Amino acid sequence: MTEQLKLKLNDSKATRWGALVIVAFTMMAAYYVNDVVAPLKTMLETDLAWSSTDFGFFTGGYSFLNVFFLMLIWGGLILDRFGIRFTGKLATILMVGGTALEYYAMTGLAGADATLFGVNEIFGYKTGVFVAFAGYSIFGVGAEVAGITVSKIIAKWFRGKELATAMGVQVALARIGSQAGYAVAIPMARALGLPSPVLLGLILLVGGLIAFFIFSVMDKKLDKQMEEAAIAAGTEGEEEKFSFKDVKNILVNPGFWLIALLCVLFYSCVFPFQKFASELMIIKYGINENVAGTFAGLPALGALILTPVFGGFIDKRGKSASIMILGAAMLIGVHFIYAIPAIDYWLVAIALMIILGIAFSLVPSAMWPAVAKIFPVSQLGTAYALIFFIQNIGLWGIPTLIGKVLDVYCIVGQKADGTNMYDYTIPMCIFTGIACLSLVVAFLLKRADKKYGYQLEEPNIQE
Ligand SMILES: NCCCC[C@H](NC(=O)[C@@H](N)CCCCN)C(=O)O
Repeated sequence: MTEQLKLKLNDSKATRWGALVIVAFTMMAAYYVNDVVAPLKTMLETDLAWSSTDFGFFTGGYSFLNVFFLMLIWGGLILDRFGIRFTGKLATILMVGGTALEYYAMTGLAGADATLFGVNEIFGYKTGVFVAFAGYSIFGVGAEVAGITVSKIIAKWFRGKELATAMGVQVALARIGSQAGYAVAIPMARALGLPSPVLLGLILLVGGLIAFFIFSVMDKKLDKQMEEAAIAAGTEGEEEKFSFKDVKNILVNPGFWLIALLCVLFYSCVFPFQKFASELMIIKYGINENVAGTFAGLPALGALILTPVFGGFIDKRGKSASIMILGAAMLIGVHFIYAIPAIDYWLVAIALMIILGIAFSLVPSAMWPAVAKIFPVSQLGTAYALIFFIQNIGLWGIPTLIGKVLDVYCIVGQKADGTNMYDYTIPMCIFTGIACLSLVVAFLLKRADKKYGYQLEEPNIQE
C-alpha cells in the first residue's frame, strides 16, 4: 500500500505519455498557425495586394519581438521564475491573441486602402500588412516561449525515462500541424475565403489553451507528489534554481556556440525556405497551385515519420555529430539543385523535397538531445532559450532578406492576373551558401566533441 502511494503521476507510462500528447496538441496547433499562411503567398498578392517584400516582412514577424525585444530571453526567465504552468498558459494566450489580430488584419484590414485610426500606412507598410505582422509577432513570442516550456515539461516528466524519444515524438507531432497547414491552406482559402485557414488555426489554438489548462491540473498534482517524495527522502529545497551564473557558464561553453550557430544556419535554410517553396513549386516547376502547399510541406511530413526513427537510432548507436554533418551536406545538395535554372522538372522538385525531409529529420533528432548532453539539466531551460534566441535571428532575417531580393532582383514578368513571376535562382544560391556554412560548423562541432568530450558520438542508452 505504501509502495503504491509513493508512485508519482509520471511513473505511469500511460499518464506521462498522455501528458505529452496534451501539450504536444498545443504545439501542433502552434505549428499549424505558423505555417498556414506560407502557401497563400500568391493569393495574398492577388487578393490583398501584398508584395514579396510585404510577405517577407510578415514572415520575419514571427521572430521580430523575440530578437529585438529579447522576448525569448524574458520568456526563459519567466519560465524559470514562475514555472511551466503559468508560462505555458501565458504563451498560449499570446498565441491566441496574436492569431486573432492576424485574422482581423486579413479580414477587417484587407486591401491596399484599408485604414486603422485613419491611417493606411504604418512604417511604410500597408496598414493590413503591418497589423498582420504585429499579430504574427505576438504569436511568435507565444510559440517560441511555448516551445521552451514544452522542452522543460518533457525534461521534467520524462527525466530518467524515455527523454529523447519523447522529444522526438513531440517534434514529430508538431510536424503534423505544419503539414496540415501546408496541405489545407490553398484548397481551404479557395473554397471558404483567404482568411479561413487562419480562422481554423485560431480555433485550434483555443483548443490548445484548453489542453494546457488540463495539463496544468496534472502537473500541479505531480508537483505535490514530488514535494512529498522529496520530504520523505529528506531532499526538499535541493531543487536547482535558475542563477545568472548559469548564463555565463553556458555562454563560455564552445559547444553552446557551435550548436547555436548550426541551429541558426540549418533552420534558416529550412523554415524560411519552406515559406517561399510553394511559389517556387508553382513558378519554376509548374506544379498545380492546389497541391504546391502539400509538396512544400513534404519535409514536415517526412520528418514526422523519420525524427523518432533517427532519435531511436541515436539513442542506441550515437553518432550525433556525424549525423548533423550528413544532414547539413544533404541540405547543400538540395538547395544547389533547386538553384540550377536548367533543372525544372516537377519530379525533381518533389524528390528534393523528400531529401530535404530526411535532412530535416537527421539534424533536429541529433541536435536537440545533444544540447541535453552538453548541459546539465539545471541549465537546460536557459540553454534552449538562448539557442532559440539565436535561431530566431535567422528566422527573422532570412525571409526578410529573401522577400526583398525577390522584389528587387528577381521579377521576370507578370502573370495574366497581374501577379509577379520570379526567378528563384538568387534566393536559392543564398540558401545554398548558408547551407555550406552549416556544414563547416557541423565539422567544427565534431572536432569540438573530440576535444571537449561532449560524447556526442556515444549512444544515449548504454547497454
Ligand atoms: N526540444 C526542442 C525542440 C525544438 C524543435 C524545433 N523548433 C524550433 O527550433 C523552434 N525554435 C522554431 C519553430 C519554428 C516553427 N516553424 C523544430 O525542429 O521544430
